[in-house]
Amino acid sequence: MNQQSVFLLLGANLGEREATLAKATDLISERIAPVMLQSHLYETAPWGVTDQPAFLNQVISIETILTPEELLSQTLEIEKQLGRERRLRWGARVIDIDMLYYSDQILDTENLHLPHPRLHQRRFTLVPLAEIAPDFLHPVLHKTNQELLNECTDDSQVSVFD
Ligand SMILES: Nc1ncnc2c1ncn2[C@@H]1O[C@H](COP(=O)(O)OP(=O)(O)OP(=O)(O)O)[C@@H](O)[C@H]1O
Ligand SMILES: Nc1nc2c(c(=O)[nH]1)N=C(CO)CN2
Repeated sequence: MNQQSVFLLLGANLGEREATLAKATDLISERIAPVMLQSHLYETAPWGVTDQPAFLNQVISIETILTPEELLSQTLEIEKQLGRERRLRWGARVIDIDMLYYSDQILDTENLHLPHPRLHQRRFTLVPLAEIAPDFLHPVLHKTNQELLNECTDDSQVSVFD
């Protein structure tokens, strides 16, 4: 199987957020594939459930020969190792790794939806995604990440973290 470009969103809003994201990136490059592109870290207001601490978010890209399911099981394992416990929908977490795109594949299984079904509704996702891949085309919406960001009505706060 050929190498496929995959975009992953990392998020953390509990504990040592910056150190956890760095560890997640290290584990991904050791166990899955080298990280090709990496956005800035962004501090982002909580989306969905707003009564929780601010997140740090980052988008990275890798080139992998793993299938989407194999990749998901690796990222879930890394989440577990980094101490993720609760699985409340949209709730606070030490680490979250979401698969945004797996090349131009469209997939709807019980465990995996590709592209990530809410990516175009979320400024905390689109800002870092458009930073590293502005021209990448969403295979369902047929718009680039930059176009999706320009059209996104989410007005929650997203700022570069340094
Ligand atoms: N594209 C995807 N990337 C990661 N997990 C996915 C994806 N599509 C479906 N899932 C499933 O979602 C589960 C994770 O759900 P979780 O509770 O973390 O959702 P969430 O991150 O709170 O919400 P959201 O999906 O809106 O970001 C995973 O165990 C996985 O089976
Ligand atoms: N800002 C921000 N808000 C969120 C995030 C996230 O990563 N960043 N993840 C969520 C669960 O998917 C719910 N809300």
